[in-house]
Amino acid sequence: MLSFIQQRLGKTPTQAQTKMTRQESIESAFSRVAARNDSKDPSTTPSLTTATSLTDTSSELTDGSAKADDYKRSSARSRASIGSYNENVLSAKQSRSARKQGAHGGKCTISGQTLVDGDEITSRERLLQQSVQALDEDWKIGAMPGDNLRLSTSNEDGAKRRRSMRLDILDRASSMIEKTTTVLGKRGRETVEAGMGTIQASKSDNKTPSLRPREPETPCFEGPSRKRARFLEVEISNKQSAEPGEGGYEVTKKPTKPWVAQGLYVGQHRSDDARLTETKNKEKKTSNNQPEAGERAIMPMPMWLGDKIIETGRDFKLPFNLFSPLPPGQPKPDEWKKTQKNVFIGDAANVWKKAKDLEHSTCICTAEAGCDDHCFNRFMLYECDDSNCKVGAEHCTNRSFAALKQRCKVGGKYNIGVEVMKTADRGYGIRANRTFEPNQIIVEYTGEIITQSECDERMNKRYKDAECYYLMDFDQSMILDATRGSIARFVNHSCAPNCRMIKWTVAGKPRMALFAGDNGIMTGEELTYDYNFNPYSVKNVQECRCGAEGCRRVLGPKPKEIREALKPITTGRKRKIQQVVEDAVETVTKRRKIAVPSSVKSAFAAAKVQTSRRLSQAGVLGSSATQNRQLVKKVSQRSLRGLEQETTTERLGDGKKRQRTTITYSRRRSSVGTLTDTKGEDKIRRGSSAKVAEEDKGEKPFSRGDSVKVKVASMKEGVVRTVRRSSRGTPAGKTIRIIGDDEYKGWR
Ligand SMILES: C[S@@+](CC[C@H](N)C(=O)[O-])C[C@H]1O[C@@H](n2cnc3c(N)ncnc32)[C@H](O)[C@@H]1O
Repeated sequence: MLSFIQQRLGKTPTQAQTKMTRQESIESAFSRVAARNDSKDPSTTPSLTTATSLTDTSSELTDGSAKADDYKRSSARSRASIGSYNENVLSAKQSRSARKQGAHGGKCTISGQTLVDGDEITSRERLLQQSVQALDEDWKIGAMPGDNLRLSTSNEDGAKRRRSMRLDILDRASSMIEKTTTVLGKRGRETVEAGMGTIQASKSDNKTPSLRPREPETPCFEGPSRKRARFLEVEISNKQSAEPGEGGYEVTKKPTKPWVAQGLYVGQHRSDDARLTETKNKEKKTSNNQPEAGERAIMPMPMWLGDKIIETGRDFKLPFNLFSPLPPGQPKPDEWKKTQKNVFIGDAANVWKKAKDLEHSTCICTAEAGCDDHCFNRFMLYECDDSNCKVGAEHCTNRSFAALKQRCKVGGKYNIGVEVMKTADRGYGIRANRTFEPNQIIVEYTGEIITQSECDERMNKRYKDAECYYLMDFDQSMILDATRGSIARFVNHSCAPNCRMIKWTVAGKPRMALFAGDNGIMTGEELTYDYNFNPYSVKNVQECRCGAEGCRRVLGPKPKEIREALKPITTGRKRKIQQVVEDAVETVTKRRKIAVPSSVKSAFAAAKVQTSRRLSQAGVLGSSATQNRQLVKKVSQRSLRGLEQETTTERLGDGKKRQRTTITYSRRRSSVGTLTDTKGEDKIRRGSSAKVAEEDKGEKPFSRGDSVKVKVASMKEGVVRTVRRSSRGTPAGKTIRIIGDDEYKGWR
């Protein structure tokens, strides 16, 4: 550049100065244009026409041979740039543009003021400098285009070079990208940063020394824009757990999808037992000192899947949030009125007896044992609480009802654990929404506690036309009517049930609940228990549709009992209903009197031995033999629930003493017989003995002479009243089918 100026000013250039760089050739081109514009005398000024080709120098220079030497020294490329770049930037067209008015009132181009009216040399120099500066646009990525236009007098190496058109495009691209970053999220920013890296690389690849080497720039975000602010808010919360990454940015980890890696076995280690809870599985692992089994990293390919399942398949449980048990549009039971607590109705509250003293005795378990199977309270089906357990809620495992209460309080499908569903052929039923451990409490059977007379009244009036009864023998000769009750009323019968309905005493009050059986419950399983009830007439015998292997095919008691009970009914051909009922009652009554005592003694004796052993193991028995005997007796009675033993000592006339032990089987309200053991002499007393025993208990027995109504009423009390009533065809929507005598014969 200097050589050119010196040349133009008449100074002789040195050898080094004549060696022109590409940058200088650009500058020379500018000066030539300037010279053309400045020239007042066209004859002395080389005429410049637009180049028609890259090598077309003749069209550029038509005059001035001395100057032509200089031009010849310019590279072809610089000459080309004259035609392509200078034509656009510095053409007369642009200089004529009146878009901007200079400070001196002269016309301005993008390079600055025109030379019209200006001092020739000063203007030329200024134009030259400004032109060069325009070309050597600074590469500050963070700046908007044009912001960084500044007067650059020299480069680091002092050389000025032509700027490639490609760089302009890159410039524009980078500025656009930068603008975009203000509205992009983190991911966008990362992309932009990567893009900017590429741009930088392209720039350095371009090998244009006029571009000063730059420090790698950290993108700077000067104050978030409004849109950016919104992103920030979201990110702040996400970044709580994020780790700081390079460049001060926090790197939020991409969420992983465990399903992809582990499939249906997600969260369940290979050694897990699907029937156990996570905690139990962990405990099991710790106790067995099992090493953690490796998880399957990927799902097997489809063609290996079958093979894999056969070889290594295991039970798994679906997480609850993936399990949608009921199909949409499932009909809901409409007539059901809910109550989650037992409610006394009418006289029931007055009749209800207070709990006995024994029920408040305290267990002697240790915290380590945690009221396990040896707990005295558990043994007697008493729930532990602060009044009868020393272990405390933290360690005690005998607080099922309290746990259930807590679960239901939390709420939600999983915690409640059950829901109503429609079965194919048994009306409504209940299914599990989750897994249950063996013997875990599932749901409480609640309803209205009514007296026997209230029950009769309801049967005759309110439930006269009912299709289904929800009455269950409860306690102290009361009935639990779940017509208004808990969801447990919908639990169906099965001959191979997976649950049990058990009566516990909680804080001195009896409560019924459904407990998981010994195998536990899997999610989605229908819950069932054995009704084991006696039909009080043949018309109430219902076909069982539980589908279990070894199904009894009727909803009723165990096979031997029902055979005994219904024997005479099969003998007659056509009888009146009244006669059928009478026969049934008579037969059942008779059967009870005969059948029960035969096994009572041995059952009671076995229970006593077992009870005594367990109590002594548990360390419950004290030094007093009488007290121990009484305790064993009470506990065995409870365990057999219905067996009662009374031992009296009689003084005989000859001064001898005789011990009389009376065992009463009163599982149902009506006593079914007594066994009197007098000095080794076993005697089965029927009728009168039963009567005496019942009278002793203050309960009203029935006898052969009683009316059918009395007998039926008496029988009715003894069963779980889940019988359908209709004998006049199948009620709409229900699946009842009355079994005839002939068909019944075939079942036996
Ligand atoms: C307490 S309810 C159970 C809920 C009843 N499924 C409902 O829809 O309300 C008892 C009645 O359900 C029917 N049931 C229950 N278990 C059954 C079984 N295994 N086979 C046939 N019917 C059954 C009988 O009609 C029975 O009288």
